[in-house]
Amino acid sequence: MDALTCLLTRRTATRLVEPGPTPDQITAILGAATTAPDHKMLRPWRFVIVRGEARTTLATAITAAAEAIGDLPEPVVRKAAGKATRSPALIAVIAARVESRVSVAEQDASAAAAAQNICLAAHALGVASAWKSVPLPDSAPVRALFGVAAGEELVGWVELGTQAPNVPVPPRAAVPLGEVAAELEVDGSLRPVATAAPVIV
Ligand SMILES: Cc1cc2nc3c(=O)[nH]c(=O)nc-3n(C[C@H](O)[C@H](O)[C@H](O)COP(=O)(O)O)c2cc1C
Repeated sequence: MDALTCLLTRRTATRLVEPGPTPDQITAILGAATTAPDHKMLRPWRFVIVRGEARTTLATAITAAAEAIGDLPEPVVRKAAGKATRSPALIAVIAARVESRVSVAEQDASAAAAAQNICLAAHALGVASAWKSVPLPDSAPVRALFGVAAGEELVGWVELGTQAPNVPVPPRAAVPLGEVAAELEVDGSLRPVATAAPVIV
């Protein structure tokens, strides 16, 4: 698959089943994550792989976090914990901010780019992915499990596996470029881009 096709055809998986990524695929995906644009090469990101039985350990931490809130209905707690095991594997992305003149916003942007690289590298390898918010990301049990230090934040996690063949991925409408992109004219005005977005295969 060429790079542009990879970008245009990546979709968020609607249901992930086995097989999950192989160890070699995870290594390649992590390698791609580390090529995210990175101002001053600060490496303001870390990654934690969760797969196999360790997913249950994660589910237990989420349950502890949800129960600590005190008044969540049991189905809500169960649903939050179930997110840990709904894919064969996941990679959590942590914004590991560094003391620097580079702003936190730029460092977090690099971490987000790393997460997108994970999704794209997975797609290039034939592995389906879904970038999801981490349940209860600010809770002590979840932060401790991922080793999130003070000043660090969980950007999200990317679930990895195989798209279930019987669960459709709804079509994605092309975004009219004129609504989101403009070109600066010499007179200082912004002219909306008129050309159509590339066809999404
Ligand atoms: C930071 C971040 C967190 C997200 N969290 C969730 C989530 O918790 N649940 C969800 O259904 N989609 C979540 N999404 C959106 C999906 O990853 C996906 O981008 C969206 O469903 C559009 O699908 P597409 O990628 O196929 O265009 C999140 C996206 C981002 C960037």
